Amino acid sequence: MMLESDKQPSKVGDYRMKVTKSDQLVLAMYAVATPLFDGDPCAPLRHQLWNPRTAVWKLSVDAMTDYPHHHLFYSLNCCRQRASVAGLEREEGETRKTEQEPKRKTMLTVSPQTMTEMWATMGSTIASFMFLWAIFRQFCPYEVRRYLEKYSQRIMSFFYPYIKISIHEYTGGRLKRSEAYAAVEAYLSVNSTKYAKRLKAEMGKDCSNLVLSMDEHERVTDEFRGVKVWWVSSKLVSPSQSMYPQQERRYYKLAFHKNHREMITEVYLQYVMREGKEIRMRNRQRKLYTNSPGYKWPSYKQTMWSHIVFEHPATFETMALEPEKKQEIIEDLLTFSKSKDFYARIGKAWKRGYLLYGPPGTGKSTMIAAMANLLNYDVYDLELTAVKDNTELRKLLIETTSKSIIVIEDIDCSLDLTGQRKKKVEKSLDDEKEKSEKEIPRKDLKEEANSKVTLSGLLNFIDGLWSACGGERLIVFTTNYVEKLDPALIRRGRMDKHIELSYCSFEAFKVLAMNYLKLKAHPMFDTIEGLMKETRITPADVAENLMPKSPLDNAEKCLSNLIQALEEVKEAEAFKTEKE
Ligand SMILES: Nc1ncnc2c1ncn2[C@@H]1O[C@H](COP(=O)(O)OP(=O)(O)OP(=O)(O)O)[C@@H](O)[C@H]1O
Repeated sequence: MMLESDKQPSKVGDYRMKVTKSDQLVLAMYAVATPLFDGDPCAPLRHQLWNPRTAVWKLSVDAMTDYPHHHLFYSLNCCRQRASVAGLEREEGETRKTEQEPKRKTMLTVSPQTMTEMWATMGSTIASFMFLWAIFRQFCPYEVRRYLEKYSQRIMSFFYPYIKISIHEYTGGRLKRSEAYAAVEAYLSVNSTKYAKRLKAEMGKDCSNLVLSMDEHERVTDEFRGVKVWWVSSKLVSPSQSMYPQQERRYYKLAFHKNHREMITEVYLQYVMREGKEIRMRNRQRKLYTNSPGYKWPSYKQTMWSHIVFEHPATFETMALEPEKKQEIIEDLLTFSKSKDFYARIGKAWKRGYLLYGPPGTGKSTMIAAMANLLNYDVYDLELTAVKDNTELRKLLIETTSKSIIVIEDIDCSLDLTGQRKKKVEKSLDDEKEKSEKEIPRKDLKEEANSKVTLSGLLNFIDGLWSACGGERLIVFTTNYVEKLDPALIRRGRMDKHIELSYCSFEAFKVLAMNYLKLKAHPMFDTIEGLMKETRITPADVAENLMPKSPLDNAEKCLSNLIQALEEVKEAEAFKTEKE
C-alpha cells in the first residue's frame, strides 16, 4: 500500500471517500467489526458513515492527528481486501468552524498484493464452508436435515423476493412428455437464439435445417409488458440403479419478482403456452397415421395408430376444379379453422364432417391431401375393416389429436351401412347351423358376428360424446356411390358439407394443362373444349394423357393424346347408347 505523504488527511474535519463497489463490503465489515476504544490509535475517527446512493464514505476526525491515513491502512489490512480509494477529499461546506485549513486532496493507492490476499481469503472461506456443508450432510440425520432445510427455505423465501416455477419434461411417470414443457421449449427456442450464449443444435424433423435451442444450465431473460423474467434450463440426474440406467430429468425454471405474481401466473404463462403451441404447430412434421391390423407392439405405451411422415404435394392450386367451387371449399375450411370461439358459443364440438363423392379418379383423395396442406393438419386414415368392434373404434378416436383430418375412404365398401350386415350374419349363422354344427365351430361364427363395427358405432364415432374430445377435427368420408349410404350417416350435422367431385370440365382441364404442360392457352384447346362438352372423362384420365411419356413428347403431342382419348371415349359412349 502506498500513501502520497504530501496529501495526508491529517486535519480535524469531515472527509469524504469515494469507494469502488468492491471495496464497499470491505469497509462495511470493518466498520462493524472494529469498535473504537480508548487508546486506540484510530480513536480520533469518531464515526464512519456510508451512503449507498452516492457510494461515499464519510470519516469524521475529532482532533488534529496524523492517524486517519494509518487508520485506513489498518482497516484495509484488517479486512485483507483490496481498496482502491479514489479521491479522499475533504468535504466542502462541512469543514469544522474551528479549523480553517485549506482544502486538500489525498490519493491512496493499493498494491496488487492485496488483491491476491483477497482471493486467498475468499478461497479458504469457500473451502471451509464446503467442508462444513459436507460434514453436515453426512452426519446430520435425514429428518433433522429435512426439518432444517424446510425451515431455512421458509426463512429464505421470506426475505427472497423472487418466485420460481419449475416445468418438468415428464410428469406422472415417464409415460407422456409434458405438453407444457414442449410449449416452453418451442417458445424459448425462438427467444434463446437471440439472447442465449450457449445453444445446442439439433437436426430438424424434416432434416433440412438445424434447430437451435437453449443448452443446459443456460439462462435467458424475457420481457413481458415491461416485466423482466428469467428462464433457466436445467436437469437432474438420478443415479443409475442395478436394472435401470442413469436417468436425466430436464426442466425449465421461470423466475420473476413477487410483485408481478398475478400477471405472470395468469397472463404471461398462458401467453407462453399459446405461442409455444403455435410455434410447434408451425414447425412440426405432419404425419399420416393408419390403424394397420397387425400393429400391436407389447410396449408400455401401446398406441393403436402407426404413422409415417405426411408429404403429399397436392394443394388447392393444383386441383382441377371449377374456380368458384374451389374458392367455396377453401373459404369453408378456413372459416372452420378460425371458429373455435364460435363453436364454443353455440355449444357444439369443434369438428366438421365432409362427404366427398363422385366416380373413381375425380380427385377425392387428392382433395383430402390438399385440405391437410391448407390447414396444416395431420391425417388419420382409418381402415374400418381392420377395426375389431365399436369399443376399438372409440379407442382409436380418443387417440387422435387435435388439428387432424380423420378419413374413412370408400365408406360404402368398409362396412354395410344399410343395416343389412347383422341380418346377413345372423342368417348365415342359421344356415350354417342347419348344415353342420361340427364343420364350423359356433364360437368362431359368433366372433365373426361381433367383430365388426356397426352403423350405430360409426354414428357415435362421428357425433357421440367422445367425438367432442380433442377438438378441431375434420371427419371426411369418401364414396363412389353416395346413394348406397344410410341417410342417417350423411345427414347434415354429421356430414355437414357434401362435395361432389365429378368428371373433368374445361375449366378443370385448364388447371391440369397449366400443371402438366405450363400452358395457359393453345389452338388445340378449342377442340378439347368441344369434345369435353360431348363426353365425360375423369381428371385422372386427363392427367394421365397430359403426362409426357418420353423426353421427346412436347405439349402438342400430349394434347393430341388427350384428343385421341376423348374421341375414343365418345365412340365408346355412342356404341353403348346404340346397344341400349
Ligand atoms: N381434381 C383433380 N385435380 C388434380 N388431379 C387430379 C384430380 N382428380 C384426379 N387427379 C389425379 O388423378 C389421380 C387419382 O386421383 P384420386 O386418387 O384423388 O381420385 P379418387 O377420386 O380418390 O379415386 P378413387 O375413388 O378411386 O379413390 C391423382 O393422383 C391425381 O393426380
